[in-house]
Amino acid sequence: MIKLAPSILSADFSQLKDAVQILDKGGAHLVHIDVMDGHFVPNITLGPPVIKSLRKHTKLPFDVHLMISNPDQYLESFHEAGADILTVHAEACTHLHRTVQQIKKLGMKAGVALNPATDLSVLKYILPDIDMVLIMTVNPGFGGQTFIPQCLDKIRELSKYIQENQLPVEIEIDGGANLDNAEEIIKAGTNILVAGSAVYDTPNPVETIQEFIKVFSKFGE
Ligand SMILES: O=C(CO)[C@@H](O)[C@H](O)COP(=O)(O)O
Ligand SMILES: [Fe+2]
Repeated sequence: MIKLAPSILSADFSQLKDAVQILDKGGAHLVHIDVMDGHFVPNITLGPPVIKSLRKHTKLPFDVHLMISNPDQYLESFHEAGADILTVHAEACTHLHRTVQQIKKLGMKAGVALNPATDLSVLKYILPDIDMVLIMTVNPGFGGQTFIPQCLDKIRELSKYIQENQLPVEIEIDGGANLDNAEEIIKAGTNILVAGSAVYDTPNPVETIQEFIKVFSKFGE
């Protein structure tokens, strides 16, 4: 199944309750929440208290993308705040396997994100233990950037490996996705698309979500 995970990073932060309710109205599958610490990435966004306050406004799963150094010390806080999928960057984890184990132990799905320049080989010994790989298709830190085309080969290679080894791992891409490139991204093997500016920076985000889902329906969803 192809899923849409709109990123609230591009929403109006003074209206976040409306921003998540728009996702329910449009039929999005997940809420993508970008957590940035001003250290791992050059931007600061939000943390567990904001996530907790949004939890009561939607039943959609929270797909929390941690762009923070030393995520280990915050895993419990994000779980308590209501994260369903918790994704950490391989580049930010000294003991990635331990971090993944901890996420699973807390009862969340575990995702591992890779920056555009990071090779897929770092995933080889962790793939059997995770639920999702997040391929960054822009450099993390900001919404509204342009999709880096070399990432398509990376998605294809990962998708092939996952299929050949029959692993139950989802592939999410994040950055620069829009209605024009969605088909190509899905054909490469993606099954979860994050879209921030392509949803919220449009006159009618609810309709835009429905348009994305119409594109997904070409792939049998
Ligand atoms: O994690 C990030 C950015 O670091 C993303 O989730 C962005 O929020 C995606 O925004 P668009 O590129 O779709 O506008
Ligand atoms: Fe993200």
